Amino acid sequence: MQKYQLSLFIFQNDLRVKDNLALQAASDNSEKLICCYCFDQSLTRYGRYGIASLGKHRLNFLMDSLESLRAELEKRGQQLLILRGSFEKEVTRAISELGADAVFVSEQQGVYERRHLDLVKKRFPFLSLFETPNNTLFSEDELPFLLTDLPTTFSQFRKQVEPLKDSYLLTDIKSLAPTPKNFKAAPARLSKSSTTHQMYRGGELAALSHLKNYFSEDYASDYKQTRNALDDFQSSTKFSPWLALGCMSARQVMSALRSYEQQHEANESTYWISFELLWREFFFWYAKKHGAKLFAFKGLSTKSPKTSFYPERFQKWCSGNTPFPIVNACMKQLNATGYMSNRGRQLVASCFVHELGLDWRYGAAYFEHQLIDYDVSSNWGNWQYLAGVGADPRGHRRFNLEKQTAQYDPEGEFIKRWGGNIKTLPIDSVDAADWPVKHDEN
Ligand SMILES: Cc1cc2nc3c(=O)[nH]c(=O)nc-3n(C[C@H](O)[C@H](O)[C@H](O)COP(=O)(O)OP(=O)(O)OC[C@H]3O[C@@H](n4cnc5c(N)ncnc54)[C@H](O)[C@@H]3O)c2cc1C
Repeated sequence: MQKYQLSLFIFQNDLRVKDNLALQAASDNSEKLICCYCFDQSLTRYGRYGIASLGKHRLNFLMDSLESLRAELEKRGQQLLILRGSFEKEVTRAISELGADAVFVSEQQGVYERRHLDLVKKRFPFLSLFETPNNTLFSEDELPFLLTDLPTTFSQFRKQVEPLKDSYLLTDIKSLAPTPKNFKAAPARLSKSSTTHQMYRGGELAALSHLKNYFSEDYASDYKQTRNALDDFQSSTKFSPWLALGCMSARQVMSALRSYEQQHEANESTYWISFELLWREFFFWYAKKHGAKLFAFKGLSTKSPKTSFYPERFQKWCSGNTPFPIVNACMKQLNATGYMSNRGRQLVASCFVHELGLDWRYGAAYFEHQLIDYDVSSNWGNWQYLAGVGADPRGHRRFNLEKQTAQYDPEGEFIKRWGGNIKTLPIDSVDAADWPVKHDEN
């Protein structure tokens, strides 16, 4: 292929240099290259559900990841241009002003991210636009079915993809195509929120160091027994924040897992890590297939759930002020750290839908705001699943919160640590039986 004179590489949820197949494609096929990231400030403002998409934990993790990316690019003779504003407007302007003749990106699963690219394509019909599969273990071509025939349940999906491949060829980019002469990316003015204590540091270096540390101990050998713990850093892998922003790839994780299995042992626990990574994979393809239905109240179902939006209940759930101590503790943990265990997420989501009767989309939007590992497909896909309107819609997935508390926090330590045991008033300060409210009684 003849090289493009000047290409633009747009980083999205692939903030790494190693094993970045899309960046590699851009560099190999371009004489000159400009690497950029578009920071959409509207994500920090109130969105559709009255909540900003990008909360302070996410923002800090993202800023660290961009700093780390810039350093990795500089080591390879490149720079990072930060565009600020809406993707559509800023990317279009950059293509015009820089005179790029090709754009390279990683394949996206989210419908809105895909729409952005469609708009760029429409605006520049003669521009070459390359999307490289980069965030999943398998590319769409490798799947043993067409995306339109994606299995409706995770089990069917897993059985079909599990035998596909077992080893992953990882790439390391030692040098990159240069920027045009005299190009100088202006220093970015992106600041972190100072009002948060950061548990996790974003970026490729931190990701690879965590990956190495995790597999240098024997945590993976007990993963299946420990993964449901509510609050212990080593109980599950904690790979999700870095996977979500693409500071490391799922292929790198699988390769590290396979090496561990060869050098130490392969058991049910190590298998279960790959099993969970397939959930991530499943939701990626699920989001790509179902597009805007991922955000619809009905999801894939034909009937709307019998839930609604009650501001007071929602606010109490968000702040961890419900009649359910385990839910309160999990929500306070999320608010303080930007992370919650998988078990915790299942419990608070079940409470949200089944105990509080709330519209699941508000819960998903709150998670989007808070979670440092926020990933469009895993988040909205899991919420749909729990609300009974998504993959495998076998009615309600309702957790008995008392039983779950007895099982996962028998001594009440977790609840105590996060202050879940608070004296709460009834979930509704006014309920239907109180109507009409007589003001002279107050
Ligand atoms: C309501 C709800 C919302 C969620 N939102 C997100 C989200 O926005 N981003 C996200 O990455 N995960 C999400 N999950 C899935 C899961 O809770 C997290 O991936 C997991 O808790 C991350 O911790 P870990 O890396 O230690 O996971 P581990 O247990 O160590 O699992 C290893 C990896 O497998 C993947 N994985 C595990 N469970 C799931 C799952 N159920 N669905 C998809 N991938 C999975 C993740 O990439 C994870 O890092 C959500 C789950 C629920 C129930």
